[in-house]
Amino acid sequence: MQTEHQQQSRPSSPARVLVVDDELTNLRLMGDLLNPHYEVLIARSVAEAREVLRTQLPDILLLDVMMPEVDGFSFCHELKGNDETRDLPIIFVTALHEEIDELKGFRLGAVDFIHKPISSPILLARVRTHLELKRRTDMLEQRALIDALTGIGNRRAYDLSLAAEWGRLQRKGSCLSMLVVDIDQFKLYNDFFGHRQGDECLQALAAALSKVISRASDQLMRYGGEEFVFVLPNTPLAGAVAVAEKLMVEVRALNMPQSPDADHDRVTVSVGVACLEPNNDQPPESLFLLADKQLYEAKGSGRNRICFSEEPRSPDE
Ligand SMILES: Nc1nc2c(ncn2[C@@H]2O[C@H](COP(=O)(O)OP(=O)(O)OP(=O)(O)O)[C@@H](O)[C@H]2O)c(=O)[nH]1
Repeated sequence: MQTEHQQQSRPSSPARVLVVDDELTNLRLMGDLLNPHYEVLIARSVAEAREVLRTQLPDILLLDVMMPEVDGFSFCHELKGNDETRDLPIIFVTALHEEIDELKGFRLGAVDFIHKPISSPILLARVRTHLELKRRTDMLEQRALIDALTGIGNRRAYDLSLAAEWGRLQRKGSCLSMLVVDIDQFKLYNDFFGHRQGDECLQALAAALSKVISRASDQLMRYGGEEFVFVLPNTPLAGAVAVAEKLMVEVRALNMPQSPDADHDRVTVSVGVACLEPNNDQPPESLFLLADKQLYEAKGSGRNRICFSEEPRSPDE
């Protein structure tokens, strides 16, 4: 799962460092030191830093403490209270030398302290160390969201994606669609071909389903077992049904033999589709329940088909 900010960051490009200091000489010194290694963003005040953060999320922030108007401690507190900037590593660069100040910074969530006058090798070493830690943490967090078998998002990614989109689209007043896709008679497949080939079938299915993702905001995840979920923001029911039809074409194109005991001689899927305008009265899971109900209809009426609610409805209607 990625935020809009994170989608803008480029994994192969140099790390981005934001330096906030009201003294021009300090900014020049740090800029000259960091520029050969990183993309450096500069702000002379907290107001300027806020402006930068509106469009670009840096990988690390070097923050002066004593500045007019808003000081560095207050800004750190503000950033730690914001979902978008909570995980941004902050290093205070300050002339304050008291233990109590340093402790305050750590309590507010800073990762380190660098004292002025600045030692160039120490500044570079600390920035490098914290960027490496951040890179590893990000990598582990990303891995924790990936399903090991299929390489697509896992159940945790689904939970996070649905919760985030539910909140975002509620604020925008836009609709959210969901597809629940389940392989038909997969037990028979496993029984006939064996579990290992069952795993390969799941991998091939995930790859085929991935092909129908065309918008950056659409997400495909493995809900569990032989069940997959698409989360489609800003997509009305008709659009979601169109995506379901495309995925049926991709699954048919796989042309994978099914067990002779199954209803169809090729691997097929059933799909339940639902669409809702997220609101405060229902939990995000209500969308899944609607789509799952449609999946149940699809299974009950012969499998290998798409079922959808005629129009957005609340689950208790
Ligand atoms: N190979 C493999 N099989 C799995 C995995 N996860 C779930 N399954 C199998 O998927 C099968 C699901 O079976 P059921 O829930 O009975 O459903 P079904 O046979 O697909 O029947 P319908 O859903 O009614 O079409 C079970 O045999 C599970 O063991 C997996 O990671 N790998």
